[in-house]
Amino acid sequence: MDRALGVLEVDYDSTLDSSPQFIVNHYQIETNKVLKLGRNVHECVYTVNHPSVSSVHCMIWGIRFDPESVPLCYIKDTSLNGTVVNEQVLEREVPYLLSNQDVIQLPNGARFKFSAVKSETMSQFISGLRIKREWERWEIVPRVVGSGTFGHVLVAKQLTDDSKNRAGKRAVSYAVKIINTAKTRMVKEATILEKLNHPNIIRIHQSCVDAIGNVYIFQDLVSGGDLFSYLARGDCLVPISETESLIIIYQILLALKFLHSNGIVHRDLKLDNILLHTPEPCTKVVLADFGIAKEFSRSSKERMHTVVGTPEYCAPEVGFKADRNFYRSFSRTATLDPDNNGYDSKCDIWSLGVITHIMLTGVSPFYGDGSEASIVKNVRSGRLNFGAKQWIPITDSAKSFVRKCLQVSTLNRCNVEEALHQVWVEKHLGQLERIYQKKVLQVSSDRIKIDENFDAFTVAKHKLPKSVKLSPEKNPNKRLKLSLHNT
Ligand SMILES: Nc1ncnc2c1ncn2[C@@H]1O[C@H](COP(=O)(O)OP(=O)(O)OP(=O)(O)O)[C@@H](O)[C@H]1O
Repeated sequence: MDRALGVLEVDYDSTLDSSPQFIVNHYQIETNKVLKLGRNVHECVYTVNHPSVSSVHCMIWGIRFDPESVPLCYIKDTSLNGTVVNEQVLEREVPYLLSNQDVIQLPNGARFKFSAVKSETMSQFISGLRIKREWERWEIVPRVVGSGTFGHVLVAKQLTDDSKNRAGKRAVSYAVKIINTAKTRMVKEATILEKLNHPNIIRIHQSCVDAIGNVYIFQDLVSGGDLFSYLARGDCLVPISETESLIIIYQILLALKFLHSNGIVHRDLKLDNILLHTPEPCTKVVLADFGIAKEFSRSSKERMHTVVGTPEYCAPEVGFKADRNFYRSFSRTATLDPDNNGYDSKCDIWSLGVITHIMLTGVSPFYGDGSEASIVKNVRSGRLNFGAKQWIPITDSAKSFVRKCLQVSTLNRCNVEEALHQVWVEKHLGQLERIYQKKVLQVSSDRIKIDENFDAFTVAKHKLPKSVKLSPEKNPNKRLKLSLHNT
C-alpha cells in the first residue's frame, strides 16, 4: 500500500447497473499511472457499458513531489455528460484537486469514494512558515505542492468565486509560491511573470508582499507534476519516446521564442521547472520558476555575467564556482568564462539540449560522478557519447538536434529560431502544430487530423459508438439532474 497515493473505492448504486466489473472494488492511485473511468475497456480500469458514460469519462491521478511530501490527487472530467464530485459538476477538462472522502459520480449512477493515504494538511509545517492564510481574495490551503531552494508552493483558493458557485461548478484550485526575502519588496520573479502571457508559461494572477517579507505569487496550479517526477522511476530517470519528447520540446521552444523575443532569459531551465498538465503523453507543458530569469536590453546587446542556474543544466559560458553553498545563496557575480565575455539567451538552448538528452536516453549528459567538479569538467569539454547503447534507437535527426543545442561555442550553438528549423523539429512541424492546437490551445478537434504514423506512443484509439448526451429530464439520477440544471 505504500506505493499508493490515494484509493478509489467503488460505492456502487445497485439499482442502476449490474455490471460484473464491481468485483474489483478498490483502485489504487499510483505515481505515473492515470486511472480512467468510462466505457472503453482498453483504456479504463473501471468500465461501464452505459450510453450516458463517455468512452473515457474521467481521469484520476496522483502526484507526489518527493517521498516525504503528501500526495495530491486530481480528477479531470473528459465527458459529454459531466462528472459530479460531491454533487457539483466538474468543469470539463479542468483538473480538480481531490480531498479525502470526496464522492465521485458518473451519469449512470455509479459512485466512487476517494480516500487519501496520508493526512492531507500539514498544519504544523505551515504554521512554522509564518505566512498569512488569507490575502485579499485568496485563501492559502495548507497543502504543499512542491518546495525549492527559495520557497514553498502551496495550494490556494479564491475566497469568492461567485460565478462558479452560481453555475454549480466546483471552484478551481490555484498554487501560491511563497518566497521569504526578509525584505518587504516584490521579487523580480513576480515582476517578470506579470508581463508574460503565453500558453506555455506559468500564468500568474496576483502577487503581493507581507509585512515580514514573504512574497506570495498566486498562479495556476499545474496538476501533472514536473517533468523530473514524470521521468523518475525509483532511483533513475527513464527515457520517453522521440515523439513524446518532441511534443514537449516543441512547446518549450515556443515558450523560449516568446521569452527571448521579449528580452527575457529563463536561466534555470531544468526538468523540475517544466510542469505537465496531466502526467501522460501529449500533454500541455508550461515553464515555471522564473526566480533567476533576467530581462536584458535587446537593442544594446547586453550580456549577462552573473553565475546562475543548476550546474547539471548550466551552459559552459555561464560558468561555475566550486562552492555549492555560495552558489545556492546567489551572491556570486563572477563568471569563470576565461575571456569574461558573459553570456546571452543561448544559455537556455544549452539547458534545453540537456533536457532533450535526458528525455531521449534517461541519462544526463555531463553528470559524471555527480560532483560539481566532474560536472564542470564534462560541461567544458562538451563531449557527447552517441555511441552509448541508449542512443541506438534514436534517429540521427534527434541526435543532431541535441548536438546543435550542446555546442560549447555559442557561435556554433543554435538560437531558438534555428532550433525550430532543425530537421528533427521541422520535418514534423505540421503534426506538431496540429497537436498543439488540439492539446495545448484546445481548439475544437473536428477539423484536426493527426497522422497516426507520427503518433508512435499512443494507445490505439478504439472506436466505440458515441455516448449519448443526456437531457436532464431523461436522466435517471436525481442528483446529477439537479447539477446539470444548474449549469
Ligand atoms: N504553479 C505550480 N503548479 C504545480 N506545481 C508547481 C507550481 N510551481 C511550482 N511547482 C512545484 O514546486 C516545485 C518548486 O517550485 P519552484 O521551482 O518554483 O521553487 P524554487 O524555490 O524556485 O525552486 P529551485 O530550487 O528549483 O530554484 C517545482 O519543481 C514544481 O514541482
